Amino acid sequence: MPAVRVDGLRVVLDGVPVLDGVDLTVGVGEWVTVIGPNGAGKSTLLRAVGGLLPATGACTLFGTPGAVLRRRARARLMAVVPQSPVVPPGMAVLDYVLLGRTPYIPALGRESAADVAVVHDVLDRLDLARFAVRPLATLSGGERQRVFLARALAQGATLLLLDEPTSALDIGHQQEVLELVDRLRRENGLTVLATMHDLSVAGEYADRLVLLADGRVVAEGPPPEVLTAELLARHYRARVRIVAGEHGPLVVPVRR
Ligand SMILES: Nc1ncnc2c1ncn2[C@@H]1O[C@H](COP(=O)(O)OP(=O)(O)OP(=O)(O)O)[C@@H](O)[C@H]1O
Repeated sequence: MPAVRVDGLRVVLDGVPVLDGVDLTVGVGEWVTVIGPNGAGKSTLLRAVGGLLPATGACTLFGTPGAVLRRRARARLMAVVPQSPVVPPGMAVLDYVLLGRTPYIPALGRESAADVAVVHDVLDRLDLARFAVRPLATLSGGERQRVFLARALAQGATLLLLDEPTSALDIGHQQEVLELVDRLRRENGLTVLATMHDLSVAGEYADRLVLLADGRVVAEGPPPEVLTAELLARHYRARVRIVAGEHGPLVVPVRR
């Protein structure tokens, strides 16, 4: 049974069909990254899978139709890191990451020592412990992005939906965060569905890439099958050279 199965997904926003018959399967433990030009529908696809948008078509999570999952049950299965999460004003980093434990805290109850320990562990792993008491709003864009990921990891879900998880990170933190997610995938059986603009990085970490254009899947497969100069020219109108890398094809932009 796949972690995610989407059949004929269609999303219409303000009368505009943004996703038009998307099929997608993500196996348990797999890392699938959705790529595609600006406006292709990548974030919309993640939000629809995350149950954050009304959509038609079928979407099942670990065999259960997404629509029948209650909020807490969904949150234990799946953690979503949107591009720009809403941050409660004045909230400290530790309290924000603690929100990830909400699905485990009984109604009218308080977080347990175990919940707090999970949060400290995640903050350590993401090099965020020194920011624990700082208001989230005072962090830099990249520091904040790591906090958003920390909250998702604290949620302990087995499926991570990551919308551009490293767009604000410097190259070192980008590698650190992606390696951590990959390690969790190997050690804890996490499944990852992400979107990314950096095509070389996308290809280095994903088992499969899905290329979306104008709300439809136009190519999918292992990175070498999708990261071709011809497909990238057709769908991004980009001129690139593909170079063989140690962990997948590297996409080098070439001036026109
Ligand atoms: N509420 C809305 N009403 C109308 N169109 C919308 C709405 N929200 C998004 N869209 C459109 O849907 C399309 C897909 O948006 P989406 O954010 O999913 O693209 P994306 O592939 O993630 O783009 P990017 O790479 O720029 O982040 C865009 O053309 C966008 O303008």
